[in-house]
Amino acid sequence: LFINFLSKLKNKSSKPLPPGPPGWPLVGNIFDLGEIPHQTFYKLQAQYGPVIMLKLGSINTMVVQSAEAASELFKKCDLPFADRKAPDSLTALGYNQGSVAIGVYSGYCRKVRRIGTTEFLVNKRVNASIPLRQKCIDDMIGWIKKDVAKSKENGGSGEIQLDWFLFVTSFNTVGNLMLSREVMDAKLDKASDIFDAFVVFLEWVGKPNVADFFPFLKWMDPQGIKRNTATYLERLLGFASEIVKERIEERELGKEKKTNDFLDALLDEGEVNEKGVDKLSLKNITIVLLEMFFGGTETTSTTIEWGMTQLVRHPNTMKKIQDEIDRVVGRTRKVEENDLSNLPYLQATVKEILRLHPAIQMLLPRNSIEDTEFMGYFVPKNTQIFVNAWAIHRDPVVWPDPLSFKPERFLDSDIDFKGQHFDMIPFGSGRRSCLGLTLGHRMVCLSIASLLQTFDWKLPDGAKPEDMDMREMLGLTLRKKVPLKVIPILRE
Ligand code: HEM
Repeated sequence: LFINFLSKLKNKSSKPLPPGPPGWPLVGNIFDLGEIPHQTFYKLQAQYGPVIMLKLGSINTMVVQSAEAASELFKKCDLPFADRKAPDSLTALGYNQGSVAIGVYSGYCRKVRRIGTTEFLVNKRVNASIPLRQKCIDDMIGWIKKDVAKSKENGGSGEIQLDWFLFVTSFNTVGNLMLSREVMDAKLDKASDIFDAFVVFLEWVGKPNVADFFPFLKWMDPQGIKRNTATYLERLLGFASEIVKERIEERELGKEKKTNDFLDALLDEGEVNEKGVDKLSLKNITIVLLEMFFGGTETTSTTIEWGMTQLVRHPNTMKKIQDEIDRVVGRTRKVEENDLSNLPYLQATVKEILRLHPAIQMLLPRNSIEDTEFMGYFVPKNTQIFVNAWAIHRDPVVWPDPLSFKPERFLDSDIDFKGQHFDMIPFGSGRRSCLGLTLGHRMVCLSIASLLQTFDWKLPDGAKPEDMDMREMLGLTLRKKVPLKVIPILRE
C-alpha cells in the first residue's frame, strides 16, 4: 500500500505539483481537514497560495480558491476537469450510472443536461410554471400562519422553526415543475414515508465516508454508509418509478400530453433513442427525476434560511426590502415573480446572501479526466478538484470588508452569479454548472419577498440579533448548525 501511495504521488511531468501541506504516509492530509474543510483550506491559502494540492487518504485532491484560478479552470481546463468524483454511498444500486450531478461527462450526461437546460434555464419554460410556484408559496404562508396560531393557542409566543417550511416548499416547487402536480399532498405531515426517507437519505449521503478516502475499503463499507444509503434510495427510487409508470400509462391511453413537463421531455427522448450507450432507459429516467429533488430542495431551502437569518440580524436591511415591496407592489396584492425585476434592493440582498452562504460551498467535486497542466502546475489524471466558492466569495482583494453583510455592494455593480464572473460562483460555472440556477434564484427571491411582505420577524424574547448563532454545519449542503427560530408577526 505504501509503495502504491508513493507511486501515485510520482510526478510524470516537468511541471511541479501544486504546493500543499506535507501530510502523513497513508492518511495524507485527512487529519488536517478539521471539522469544516472549506474553512481550513481558506486558511491554508496564506501559506500555499490559491491552488493547493493535498492527499486525502489515497486521493489526490486539488483545491482552487481564487477568482483568477477559477477563471483559468473554467476557461481553459473545463473539459479535462469535467468528470465528477462519485461518492461511494451513491454508487449504491448503480445510482451514479444514471446520475447527472455525480456522473462522468458522457454523452448521456450531456443529453440530460440539454433537456434540463431547456426545462429549467430557458426563461420561457420557467415562466410557464409561475402559477405552480405561487401556489407553493401561498401554501407556505398559510402553514406558517396556522403554526403561529397553534403555538399561541397553547400559550406559546408564536415562535416557529423556519427550516421545515422552507424544505417542504422547495420540495413541492421542484415536484410541481417536473411533474405538473403536487407531490406532497400531506403538506406538513412529517410522518409521510417518502418525505422521511428523503430526509434520512440526505443525512446518510452527507456523512464523511472513510471509503471515499481509501477506495480499497469500499468492499467493506466500514461505516455502513453505502448500505444505509441503499435502503432509503431503494424506497425513493420505488416512489419515483411509480410516478414514471403512471405517466407512461397515461401517455399510452392518450390521456396525457397536456402536461408537457420535464418528465415528458425525458420520456420523449427515451422513446426516440431506445438504443445505444447514451439511451435514457426507464431506470435512468427514474434516477434523473429523483436527482432533481436532491439537487433542488435542500440547496434552495438552506439558502433561504441563511437569508432570513441575515435579515433578522440586520433589521435595517429587512425594513428596506419591505419598504421597496410596499412601494412597488403595495400591500393589497401579493408580490409575484413578475415583480422581482422591479425590486433591485431585494435582488442585491439575494446576491449578498449567495455570496456569504453558497449552499454547495466547494461546488460538486470535479475529477481530472487526463494528466493536465494548470496554471503552471501538473495535475495528474484522476485528481479530485474542489473549487472553494466559499473562500473566493470572501477574498479581500475582490470584496472590500468581505465578512460583512452589505447588500449595497451590489447596487451599482454588474457582478452576477450566472457563472461569468468568477469571483461570484454560487451556482458553479462551465460545463457542469447548476441546471436549476434560474429556478433556484427565483425561488429564493420570491420566498424572501413573500415572507417579508406578509410578516415582520422578531427573535424570541431576550435574544439579540448580534448574538445569533451563525455557525455552519456540513451535510449535503452547508447548513446552519442551529436552525433559525423566529416569531412571525402578521403585518397590518
Ligand atoms: C439556490 C439554489 C441552488 C444552488 C445554490 C445550487 C448550486 C449548485 C452548485 C454549486 C452546483 C455545482 C456546480 C458546479 O460544480 O460547477 C449545482 C449543480 C446542480 N444543480 Fe443546483 N443549485 C440550486 C438549485 C437547483 C435546482 C432548483 C435544481 C433542479 C431542479 C438544481 C439542479 C442541479 C443539478 C442537476 C446539478 C448538477 C449539474 C452537473 O453536474 O452537470 N439545482 N447546483
